[in-house]
Amino acid sequence: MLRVNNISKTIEGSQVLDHVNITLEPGTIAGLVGRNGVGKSTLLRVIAGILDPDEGQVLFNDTNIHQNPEIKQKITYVPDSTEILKSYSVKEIVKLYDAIYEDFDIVYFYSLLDRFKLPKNKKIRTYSKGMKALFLMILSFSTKSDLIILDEPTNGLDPIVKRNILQFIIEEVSERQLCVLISTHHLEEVEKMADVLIMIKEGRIESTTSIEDAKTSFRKVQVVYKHSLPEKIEQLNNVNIINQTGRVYTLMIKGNIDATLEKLNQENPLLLEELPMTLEDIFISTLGGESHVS
Ligand SMILES: Nc1ncnc2c1ncn2[C@@H]1O[C@H](COP(=O)(O)OP(=O)(O)OP(=O)(O)O)[C@@H](O)[C@H]1O
Repeated sequence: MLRVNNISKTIEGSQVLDHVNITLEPGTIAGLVGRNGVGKSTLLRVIAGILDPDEGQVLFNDTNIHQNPEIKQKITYVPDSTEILKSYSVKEIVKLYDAIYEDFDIVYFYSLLDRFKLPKNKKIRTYSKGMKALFLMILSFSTKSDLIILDEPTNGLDPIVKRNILQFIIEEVSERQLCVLISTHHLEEVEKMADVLIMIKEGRIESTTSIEDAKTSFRKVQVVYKHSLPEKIEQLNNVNIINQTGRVYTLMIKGNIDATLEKLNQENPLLLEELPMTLEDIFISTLGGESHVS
């Protein structure tokens, strides 16, 4: 089990992580989402033990990973770039991983290369971007780690490679009780594969919920009133306007759903209808706001 306790981290004078707490059970795929620059990669690097926190601890199976580096045997971090593959050949990188990770499964690794039709006798730099990403994924799961941390694993990949990677991750987690923590901007992927959604905003955890709970605690509606949105509705602090076209408003309601729908109805709408909702709607409603990128 992964326990992130009160992690804070300041880089070059600015606080990037602010008392972050996360608990993940074995057999869980968790999607870490947040706007650009809110601290996702920094958090993943702290959890992987690459960066030290200024405050707090990361415990994996009750062991503090920064004080007991040997536990990193059980943790694999896959960065968002394939740069680490450099000019290795397949054989060279296998030798390296086999030396680092006690449980590295060479037979499994080569069987996965065959399954995904990746060439074995080539320098990895000659692989395409998609092949490199797939290769890194295969390499990291062949370590048989109990915690795999993936930073934007499907960035820039075509839909078929993406689907292969996601399917592969789901299979791995269903076969053994490992924990996968994935940072991504692709919310539809989180929706398809993750059990837990972690939203991060300006270095703080905004919410950690199951995907199901995230969806049932929100409702998306479209409303039209005779004039603009009634002030009574606009003032409700669990209602967010996520779009407006003339008098047509798209609203996200967070919590207290039935009572809020009742309030919308009491103002005599010309139209009030529920719309299908995606995690992207929840993301925009929860983490949207100002349009700057930090
Ligand atoms: N090595 C560093 N030196 C200086 N600032 C850094 C460093 N690493 C991270 N930061 C700053 O910390 C903040 C968080 O960066 P981080 O890469 O963790 O965000 P992110 O959420 O992963 O962003 P993105 O979604 O754009 O990849 C940013 O403001 C970034 O500029």
